Amino acid sequence: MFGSRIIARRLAVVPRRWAHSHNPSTRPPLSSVTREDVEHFSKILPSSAVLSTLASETASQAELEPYNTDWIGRYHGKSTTVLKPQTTKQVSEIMRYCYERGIGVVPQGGNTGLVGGSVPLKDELVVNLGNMSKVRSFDPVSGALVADAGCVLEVLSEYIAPHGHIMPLDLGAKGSCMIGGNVATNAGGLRLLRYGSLHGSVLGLEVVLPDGTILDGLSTLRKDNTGYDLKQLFIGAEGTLGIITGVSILTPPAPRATNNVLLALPSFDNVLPLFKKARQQLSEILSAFEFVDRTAYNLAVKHGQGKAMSEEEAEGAECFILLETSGGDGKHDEEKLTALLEDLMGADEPLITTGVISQSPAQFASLWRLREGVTEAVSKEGKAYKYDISIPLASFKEVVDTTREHLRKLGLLREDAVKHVLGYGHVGDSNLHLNICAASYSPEIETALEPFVYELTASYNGSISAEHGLGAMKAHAIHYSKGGVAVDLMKKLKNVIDPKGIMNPGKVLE
Ligand SMILES: O=C(O)CC[C@@H](O)C(=O)O
Ligand SMILES: [Zn+2]
Repeated sequence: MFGSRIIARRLAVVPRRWAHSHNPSTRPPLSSVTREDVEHFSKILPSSAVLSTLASETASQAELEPYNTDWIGRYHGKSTTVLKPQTTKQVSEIMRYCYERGIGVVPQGGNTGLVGGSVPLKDELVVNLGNMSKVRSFDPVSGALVADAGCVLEVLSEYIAPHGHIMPLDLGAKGSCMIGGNVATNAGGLRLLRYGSLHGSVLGLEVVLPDGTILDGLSTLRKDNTGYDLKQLFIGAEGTLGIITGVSILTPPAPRATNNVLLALPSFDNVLPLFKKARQQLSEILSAFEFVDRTAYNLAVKHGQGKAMSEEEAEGAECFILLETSGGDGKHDEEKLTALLEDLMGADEPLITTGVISQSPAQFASLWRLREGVTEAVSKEGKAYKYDISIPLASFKEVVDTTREHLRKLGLLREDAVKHVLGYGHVGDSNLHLNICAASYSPEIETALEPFVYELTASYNGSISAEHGLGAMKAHAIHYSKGGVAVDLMKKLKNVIDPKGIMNPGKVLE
């Protein structure tokens, strides 16, 4: 009798407290968008900015497909409604309404992510930032650029080029990805070796919080040491804490001279000594050192990604390095690069078999295309399982070979299952892109790869996401790279900022 009264009292108290603090385990389920909601959104936005299958004549399911499907075609949402606001105020009004109604919201930029972070998992509302594409200001002296979140990275590069500046990041997806998404995912890319991560170059952010409040932090100054650096929370949060609507970013002066060279290596064992030598000899002008293994190279060539070297030149190479220099004096840089190549070729045991130096801007672009185009080549070849891992440089080949061997032993290495296992990536950042190119996505292959790849990565004390984020793909696997205390603190922060759990549900944290 006594015991049951206590239990009854506990039951009466505990749920009330939980309901107040929106403990994730007792949160009410998210609401689906209704016809009435769409009518409300139509009062906030012009009719061309509301695409919905719920309201007549605004969009068909087929028209919503590109917003529901991720770039590699692995994740498919069922959103009925996509909104395309033009102003921060509109985003704020949308969020205030969604917060009250408990509607899940997926922020979306160029939708070029590789971990399913920018598409809905169920029928959440998609807020696409593509119509927010104005440059707000640029200071040619400091290089501070303030832009709407929906500005395409390449468009921003072109905007600042006449002022002698470049964006501090460069990605293969530059023609479609947007700066807001770059920041939300803390995208790394090809210039990280030289200019560091976005945690360093973002000066300030404008963010619409889940309840519609606007956090206006668009500073253009480098220094601000007044307590918690809140912008850092949103860089890499993948839209789980709010919607980034504006970005202030420091753009470096463009180098006066750039050169690149593609090097063919007889053995992977030469990558490390080559990197060491290049760093020593090129020092401050080394701006990229990118790795492409033989399988990745062959696929890039097969699918027409840039003209590299002739077949004879590439013969016998186990892997390739694309090396870039950027500096202030073309003659001096060229002399340094030529001296390095002469040393490499003239050594008793040469580290390279051959090297191709670009002789024109077109060749420069073509060599880069080979490296940047691997991702596109893989998706032309089949369906890609992508593992973006941070591991010690010396183990790049071992990880690719071990994964291939594992799949071979399971009998999955065949034309109608796994076609290729390949590795490429950013040597300078110890970041390997392990890609498994399959004939189609299948539960059998996925089970063979996960948690195998995560365990393998953890065995090197590596990170299961070096630069692509966790998204939907790796939210469940966060513990392979983060300790319990860190994950708990992340959950607490999420709960404080997004107590109803409406922001990009199912991403980053399950
Ligand atoms: O597709 C991939 O796995 C990597 C994409 C990108 O991060 C790259 O470095 O090319
Ligand atoms: Zn990368």
